Parts: sequence; structure tokens; C-alpha cells
Amino acid sequence: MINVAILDMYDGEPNQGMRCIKDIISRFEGQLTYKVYDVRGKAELPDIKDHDLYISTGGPGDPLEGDGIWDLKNSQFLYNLIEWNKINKRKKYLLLICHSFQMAVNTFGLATLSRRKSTSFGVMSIHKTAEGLEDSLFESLGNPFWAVDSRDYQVVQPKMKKFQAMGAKIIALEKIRTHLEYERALMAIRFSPEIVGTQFHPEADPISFMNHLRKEEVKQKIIAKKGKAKYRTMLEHLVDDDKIFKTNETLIPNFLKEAMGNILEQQEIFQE
Ligand SMILES: NC(=O)CC[C@H](N)C(=O)O
Repeated sequence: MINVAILDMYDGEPNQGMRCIKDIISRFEGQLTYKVYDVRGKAELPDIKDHDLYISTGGPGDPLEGDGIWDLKNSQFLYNLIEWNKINKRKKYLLLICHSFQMAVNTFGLATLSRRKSTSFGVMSIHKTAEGLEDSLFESLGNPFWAVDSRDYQVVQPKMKKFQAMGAKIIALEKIRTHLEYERALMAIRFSPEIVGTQFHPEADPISFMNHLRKEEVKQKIIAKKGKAKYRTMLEHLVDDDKIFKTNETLIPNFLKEAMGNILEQQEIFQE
């Protein structure tokens, strides 16, 4: 049994992410269990030796802000993980979601983080790059594929020299936006063979998002900002089998299956 560390970045705020992540892990009954660490609320982070598999969640607020304690511990954790994987044969695997993805990009200095002109919220198309077409994380997903996006911040202007030095790759981008002044944001990065992250929410399931959209204040806000037609389209996208449902069923399971396979194989070959 492999014990997944869930690094909870929600800071005590109500969210759908934790339930969705636990739900996906529970599909691997008998193979995976999990333990939750309250990274922002309690500055809790596991010792790198304690787990082989990590999922770091989304969360509210500005990804460049911390309290000088938990955020530094988190950066240190990321550096430790990279270092560990450089020198050990038994690797550690990490999936970074949304807020965690943004923080990792900042820690490694891979791109610019900025506030968007308006919130991105809804079911969006995600576009694989040439490298993304070959990445195991996206196996069995179309191009584009669809995912829930929910954010005020964006990762733009990749520093390609930093990417090269780290061996990192951009594997997905935002849809092309018609206004020239908007840059196309990075939606997923393969940081290393073991570490991968997405700006969108691969854990989201249709139920969680539907419940959210049905809340009167959320509904009114979307209608006021985007119009009734857009609100209707969001609901339609939710029930399509090939959109959120497909991504929820595919992406994190791809990550978990590959990591589990590698962890078990390395355990067998490189016994202490
Ligand atoms: N859903 C998230 O994790 C949001 C990430 C970040 N706080 C933003 O607003 O951009």
C-alpha cells in the first residue's frame, strides 16, 4: 500500500478540491491510502522520507504571498524533492495543482506570475503543446481537452533558459485569445520526470462544479459578467462525457498509475 501525502493549500477555506482528490485516490482501493498535511494553516509539511507520492492542491489568494513561514517551508520542500530525485534511485513523485503549480513556478523562477484582468472561471479548453502530445499525463485525452479553470492569477512569459537548465517542459497552453494584448498563459508544466503540474483543476468532477454553479450568488455573478448564454454553455459542457468527466477519469489516474508502477518497481530493484 502506498501512502499519498495530500498537501492541503486551501488554508481552511471551503472547497471542492479536497473531496475530489480523495475521491480519485479511493478508486485505487487496496493500493493507495492518504494522509493530509495542512500546509498553510499549520505550516505542516511531511519529511521527504515519509512518502513516495505527493499531491499538492489548489488554494485561494495571491500565489506570491505567504507568511514567511509556510511558504518558505514549501519552497524548501520543493528543492528537497528535486535534490532527492537527483541522488536517489528510489524517486519521489509529485503532482502540483493550480495554486501549488503557481508557487512552484515562482520557486523555480520559470516564468512571470501576474494577476489577470478578470477571473477565469469555468470549463475551458486546454491545448497540448508538441511536448504535451507525448506526455504520459495527457494520455487518452484529446487535443484540446477540457478542464475546470478557476483563478485570478496567471503564469506567463516563460524563461526558456531556466526551463532548459532544469529540463522542464511546457506541456499545455491556454486557448488563443483573440485580443492581441493578452498573452497565452501556461497551463501545465513537466518540471522533471517525476514532478508535473497543472494550472487547471484535473480533480474537478461534474457534481462539484454543478453544485457550485447552482448557487444563486455564483449564478448571478457569472450572468452579470459573461451573460446568460455563457452560463448555459458552462452547464452543457459539464454534462458532456468527453469534457470534465473524461479529464477527471483520466489525468490524475494517469499520474497515479505511472508513479505507482515506478515506485513498486524501484522498491523491488533497489531494496535498502
Ligand atoms: N484555484 C486555485 O488554486 C486558484 C489559484 C490562485 N489562488 C489564483 O487565484 O490564481
